Parts: sequence; structure tokens; C-alpha cells
Amino acid sequence: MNGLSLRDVVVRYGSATAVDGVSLDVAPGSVVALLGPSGCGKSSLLRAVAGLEPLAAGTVSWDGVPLAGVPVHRRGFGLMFQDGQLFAHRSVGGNVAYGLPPRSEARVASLLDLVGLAGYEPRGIATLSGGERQRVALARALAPQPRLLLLDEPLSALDRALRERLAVDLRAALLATGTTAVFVTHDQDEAFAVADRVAVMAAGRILQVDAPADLWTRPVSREVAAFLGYEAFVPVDAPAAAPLRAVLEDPPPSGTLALAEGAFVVGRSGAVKGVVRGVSSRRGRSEVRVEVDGIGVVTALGPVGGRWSDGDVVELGVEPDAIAVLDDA
Ligand SMILES: Nc1ncnc2c1ncn2[C@@H]1O[C@H](COP(=O)(O)OP(=O)(O)OP(=O)(O)O)[C@@H](O)[C@H]1O
Repeated sequence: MNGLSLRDVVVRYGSATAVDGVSLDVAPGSVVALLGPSGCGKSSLLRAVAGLEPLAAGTVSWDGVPLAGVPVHRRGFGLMFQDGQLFAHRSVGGNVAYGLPPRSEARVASLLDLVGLAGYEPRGIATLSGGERQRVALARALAPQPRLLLLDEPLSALDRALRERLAVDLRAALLATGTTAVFVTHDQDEAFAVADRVAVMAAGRILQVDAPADLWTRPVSREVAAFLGYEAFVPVDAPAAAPLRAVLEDPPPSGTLALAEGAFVVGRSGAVKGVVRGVSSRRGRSEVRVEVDGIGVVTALGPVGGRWSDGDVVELGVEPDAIAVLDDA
């Protein structure tokens, strides 16, 4: 197997198990996100791959060669953290040039261009915004062309709008350089925006690894679905599921339907009725909490400026893209 290969990796702190038997392959040139709630072991797994944390069991290999005993600086891996840990006393150019041979000005310029900071070489680190610092940290991490780049929550210190933009730019930079990467995040949207494949973790284990679209449409369990944001579950053969099945292209004979926010749309005529239990305004839409018989309270979407009051009975249309099918096996 070329690229990174993890087999039954275990990381322990004293008697506590942080990573509990993880196996995962990362093909050359691909980006995998480790996605999971706080404390599920994402950072511990990343640190074990880097060589910063000893393995209690299992193997970490690169191109089929086990890395046990290979120290951090001999692995050829790059690291980037939430706080980019730039050298405060060096200029932007000096930070990116760190680890490059002398007279690498052209390479520094092209890396800064890649991360959207063309011409920033002379700037002092203290003069940069948080987002610009993380862009510099990315350029510096990419500079030595690491065979694997390990990113631990690189965007989580930034505000939401900036995070969304940087996630797109980060993916573009990784693709443009053909960099193999493992990216740790607790943010579903960020994982989906950056990675080719997303590994969902809980309690030290990987529950599912799939391409973003496959993960969204075919979560393997309720636990994965709930973590992705599915908020209600209804057996396929329940009477309440009939109007949902009716809109699915290929309705399953058995299993459970999982409903995400937006599975129901207020203001579209439909076969389902719900009782309004709360309304909040969002950019470009309204979120209407509705109680549906046999399903429970779910978040329906409605037009901006819609007027509903608690207790109103509303007709609901059904949006198939917000419904997943879970096998009950
Ligand atoms: N150095 C350490 N010593 C003892 N326990 C640790 C250490 N580092 C992590 N842990 C514990 O291991 C578990 C996994 O932590 P880890 O940081 O890997 O999770 P995470 O998913 O990255 O969480 P977060 O997103 O909050 O960083 C947690 O219960 C944590 O308290």
C-alpha cells in the first residue's frame, strides 16, 4: 500500500485509551479529514502518526514501511496547528523560507501567491490578521514539500466566515501541490469542504470513512447520522414515513429514514402537516421548528420573513436531499 497506512493503532495515556484500534489508509495525493467531537482522540491519532505520541499497539507505515522507531524529524511529514506557531521575529518571507535552501526567493514568492498573499514577504508577523497568519503557516508547512501534511484544527481559531473561505482555499492549495494530507476538525462543514474522504471518529474509534457525498447520503449508523446533523429517525415501514418514501427516487423496503434540517419545507404544499414550535431568522431563510406526528420535532426551512406563530398548523413539502436511509443491520 502506497501512502499512509494505519493498522490497529492504539494510543494510551496511563490507563486511559485515547485511540482504540484505528485502521486507515490515505492514498498519495489525497486528503482525509478526521472528524469527531471534542475528546474523541483525533489529535492523539494525528500526533501518533507524526511520531509525537508513542503507540501502545498497532503500526503506522509509509509506502509499506513501518515507522516504529523513526523520530518525528525523520518522517518527512509536515505539521500545522490551530495556532500556526510562526516565528514572531522573522518576516513573512523569512517564515516561509525557513527549512528551504538559501536563495529560495522565487519559491517563497510562488508559495505566498498560492495561499493568496503575493507580495507579503517583508511584512512582520505582528501586523497580520489571524487568517493571514494561518495562510503563512500553510505556505511554510508546504514549502519543504512534505510527503504527508498533518493539520490539527488549522482553522478553528478563526471566525466562521473566514473559516469557510479558508477551507476552500486550503483545499485548492493542497490539490494544486498534490499534497497528501490528514486534517483534524470537529466541524462537519469544514471536513466536507476540505477532504476527499472523511473519517468519522467517536470514543477513539473510526465509525465510517467515505467521500463526503456518500457519508451524507449513506451514514452507516444512527450515531454517525446524528453527528452529521440528522435530527429525527423514523422506521421506513411506519405510517409517518409514507410521504417521505414517496419523494425518494429509490425507496428502500426496510431500514430507517434519517431526517436532516430542511427535510421539510414550509410553504410548499405537501402531504405532511406540522405544528409550529418556534421560529428563528437566518440569512436567506427562516428555520421553523415543527412537530410532526410520528416523527417528532424537526427543523423545517421556510422563506425569509414568513410569519408563523407557535401552534400554527402548516403544510410541509419534503426535500429528498435531506433524507438518508440507514440499514438496520
Ligand atoms: N497528554 C495527555 N495526557 C493525558 N490524557 C490525554 C492527553 N492528551 C489527550 N488526552 C486525553 O485523550 C482523549 C483524546 O484526546 P484528543 O486530544 O486526542 O481528542 P480530540 O478529539 O483531538 O479532542 P479536541 O478536539 O478537544 O482536541 C481525551 O480524553 C483527552 O483528555
